[in-house]
Amino acid sequence: MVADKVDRKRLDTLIEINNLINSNYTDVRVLMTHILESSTRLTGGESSSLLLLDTETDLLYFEIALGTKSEEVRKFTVKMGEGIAGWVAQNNTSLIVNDVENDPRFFSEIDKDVGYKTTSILAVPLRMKDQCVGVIEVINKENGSNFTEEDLEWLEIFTNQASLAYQNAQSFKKVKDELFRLQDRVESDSGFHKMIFKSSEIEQLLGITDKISKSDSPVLITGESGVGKELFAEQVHLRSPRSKETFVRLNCAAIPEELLESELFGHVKGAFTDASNERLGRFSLADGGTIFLDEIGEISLNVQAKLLRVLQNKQFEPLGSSDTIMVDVRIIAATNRNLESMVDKGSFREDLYYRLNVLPVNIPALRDRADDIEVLSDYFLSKYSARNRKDIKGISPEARELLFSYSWPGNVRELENVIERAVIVSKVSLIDTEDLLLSREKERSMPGYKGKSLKEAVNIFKKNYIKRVLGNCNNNQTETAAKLGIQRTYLSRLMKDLEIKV
Ligand SMILES: Nc1ncnc2c1ncn2[C@@H]1O[C@H](COP(=O)(O)OP(=O)(O)OP(=O)(O)O)[C@@H](O)[C@H]1O
Repeated sequence: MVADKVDRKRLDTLIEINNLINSNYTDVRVLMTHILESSTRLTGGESSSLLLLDTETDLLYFEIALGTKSEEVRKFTVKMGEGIAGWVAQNNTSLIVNDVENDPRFFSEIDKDVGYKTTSILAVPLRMKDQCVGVIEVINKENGSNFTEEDLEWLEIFTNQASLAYQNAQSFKKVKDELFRLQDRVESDSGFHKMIFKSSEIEQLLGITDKISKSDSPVLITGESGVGKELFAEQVHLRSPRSKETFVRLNCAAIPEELLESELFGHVKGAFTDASNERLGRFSLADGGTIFLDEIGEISLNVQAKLLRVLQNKQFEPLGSSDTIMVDVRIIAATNRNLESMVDKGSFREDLYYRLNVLPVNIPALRDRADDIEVLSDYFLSKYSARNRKDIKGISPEARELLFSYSWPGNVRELENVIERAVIVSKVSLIDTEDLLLSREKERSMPGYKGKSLKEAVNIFKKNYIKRVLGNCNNNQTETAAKLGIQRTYLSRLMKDLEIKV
């Protein structure tokens, strides 16, 4: 019995794990890997796995696998009742099998496929409130000997610790999701978006935005569709002395041309057939604050002339009125069209272009600031998991690679849509390549490298490759270094230099 002859090493490890669980340690995957590694070592096993049960499909999937074939094993799922793990999950009972070959419950397909020979197994159900939510199994006792009852008892103790860690993490995630949902609500109520970024390109642009926010001059924001022009317009307003005043937005392309003038400048009663009442325009509503005119390239020459007058004299007349109204409004305009060539063709007034283009801000496409893809993906994942009340823990290394190599013609908006859809369709807790519904033909050859020097491109590649192998090795750095064929110390140095955090 465990209590009769206490093994010092096992007890020390148990205390250490217990301390970790009770500390503010929130990365459950790292903690679970640590528990699994310790259990394998202390029971004298060769490899091990933590399988979790997906209650919707009744399949057990490999959440963590350790050992020489860990990467290959992870692509399998096990049906309830199938194999030793499936039996343990179905019966909610621990099991020692020291003669695997002669046990009819053993499912030999995985061994055959990955080229591994299982001889003995220890398997213990992972329980939450007495319900089996997964299985921990340790495989092949060292030196071909047998697992003992004492090994099983220790594995049960460690599995209880894993269950505790898992429950803590779930409660923590619930609170975090709720917080996220509330934040999301507050943000959409206030109408301003949270700006997420990691790239130096956006950091620099925000530095410029900070400076231009302080003046009252017009700002012209350009960039492809979906890059976040509206978010930058919000930042200009929020960082300006007008931040406490109104921020009025208008998408010029969304309003029929004949109504746009009245929408911008208002009208008096009877100004046109449907004008049964006087109505204030957006410029009056924005008085003292900021107006954001999206898709400015779509407005007619007639409205352009009126807009020019507001820019020059801060004056306009509502439709049907001869009264001149004075306003104090800062104008921010945005477009994904080439206004200069529109000027050349005569469809955009040159004088208006120069008046608007006092402070130009060009937002780079998402493919040209690949550093943002990862943080934006994680942000949208949390946002839509919380919104859809789904328990999605992350994105698989392969799916991350696909996100990184895709060219994102629709920019951040497309990325947001892809992640939202993936959260909805995903049946398991990790978003995988199939969930992204991105066709591989649409990929270009690594657009993340565009415009980078050779050194920068090599560093981006190194960073992604190391992160991918780390992910496949469950962040075990010794295993990762071995797979990469480098020293463990060199891996640590690379991780520090390339800012890879696990
Ligand atoms: N840095 C960012 N952080 C978080 N969300 C972002 C970011 N950039 C863009 N988005 C999101 O992507 C979507 C598109 O952004 P936005 O509407 O600002 O783009 P746009 O350039 O104005 O597009 P369009 O040219 O179509 O008007 C929005 O849902 C926005 O919330």
